[in-house]
Amino acid sequence: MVIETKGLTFNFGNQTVVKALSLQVPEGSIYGFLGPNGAGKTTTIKLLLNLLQTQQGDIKIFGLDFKGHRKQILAQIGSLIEQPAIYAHLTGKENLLNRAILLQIPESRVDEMLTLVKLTAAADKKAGNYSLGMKQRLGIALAMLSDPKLLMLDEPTNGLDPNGIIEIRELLIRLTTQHKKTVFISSHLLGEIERMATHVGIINFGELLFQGEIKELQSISQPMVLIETDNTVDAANLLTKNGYNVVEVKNDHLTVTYQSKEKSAQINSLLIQNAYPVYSLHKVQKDLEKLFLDITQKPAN
Ligand SMILES: Nc1ncnc2c1ncn2[C@@H]1O[C@H](COP(=O)(O)OP(=O)(O)OP(=O)(O)O)[C@@H](O)[C@H]1O
Repeated sequence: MVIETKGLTFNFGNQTVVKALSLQVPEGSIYGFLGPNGAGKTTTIKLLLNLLQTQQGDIKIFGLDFKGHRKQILAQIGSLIEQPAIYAHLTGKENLLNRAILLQIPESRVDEMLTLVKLTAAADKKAGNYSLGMKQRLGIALAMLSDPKLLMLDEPTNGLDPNGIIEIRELLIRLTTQHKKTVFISSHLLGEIERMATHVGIINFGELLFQGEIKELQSISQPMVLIETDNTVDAANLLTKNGYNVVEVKNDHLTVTYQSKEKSAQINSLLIQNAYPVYSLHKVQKDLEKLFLDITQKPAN
C-alpha cells in the first residue's frame, strides 16, 4: 500500500471532522476520494501531508510510519491543494524554471514537464493569461517536477469546463499507466471519478462509507428489471403475491429487483398469462450517481 491509515481522527474544536479513517491506497492506483462538500476530504489530505497535526491514529506512507520518517515521505509526494502557487507575471516555463532552480532539479525536467502536461505550445505565455485548466496543469507540472512517487490532488477539476476536465483526466491516467505513479484525487463528483479511478473511497461526515475497487462499487448496486405495462398497480400486486420484490410502481411501468434471467422470463410469462400486456422488459443497472446519493444520504449523528 502506498497510503495506509488506521483510526485516523481529527477534531476542529468539538466537531469530529475525520472519524477513525482507515484508508488503503494501492500502488499504481488512481484513488478517487469522494464525498460531498464538507465531508472531510481536505482535512484528510492536509493530515496526509502533515499540514495539520494528526491528533489520533496512524499514517503509513510508502510503508513507512509518518512519525519518524516525515521528511523522507514528504520528499516523495507532489501535491496540489486549492489554487496552484503560480506567478502570474512569469511564463509557464519560467514558473517551472524557478521551482527547478529552487529545488536543484536539472533544467531538462522543465521541458519534460511541459510536454507531460501538454503546455509546450503555451510555455512562453504569461501564466496569468492561462485558462483555469492550463493553470491546473501547470500546477500539476510543478508538483511533478521533483518526480515524486505519489501525487495528491484536492478537487483539481473544480470550475473546469468539460475539455479541461478531460485533459486533467487523461494526464492522470498517463501518470499512472506510463509513469507508474500513484494518484490520490478528491472530488465531490462521482461521474468524474468513475471515468478514471481504479479505486474509490467514499467519505461522509468524516466517516468512510465504502472503500474498494471501482468495479466493486458498481457491483454492489443492485440491478433492477423495468417493465412497461398497463394497470401497473394491479400488475404489481400480482407480482408481489408471486414473491417478486416490486420497488417502484409508476403509471406506465414497474420496477422489480433483478434476480436472474430465468426469473425475468417468468415475470414476463406471468404478466402475459394474466392479460397484462408487456410492452418492454429490461434489466437496468443503478447508475453510480444514484448509488452515491444512496450511500451518502445518511443523516448526521
Ligand atoms: N479551520 C477550520 N476550523 C474549523 N472547522 C473547519 C476548519 N476547516 C474545515 N472545517 C470543518 O471541517 C469539516 C470538513 O471540512 P473539509 O474542508 O475537510 O471538507 P471537504 O470534504 O474538503 O469539503 P469541500 O469540498 O467543501 O472542501 C467541515 O464541516 C468544515 O466546516
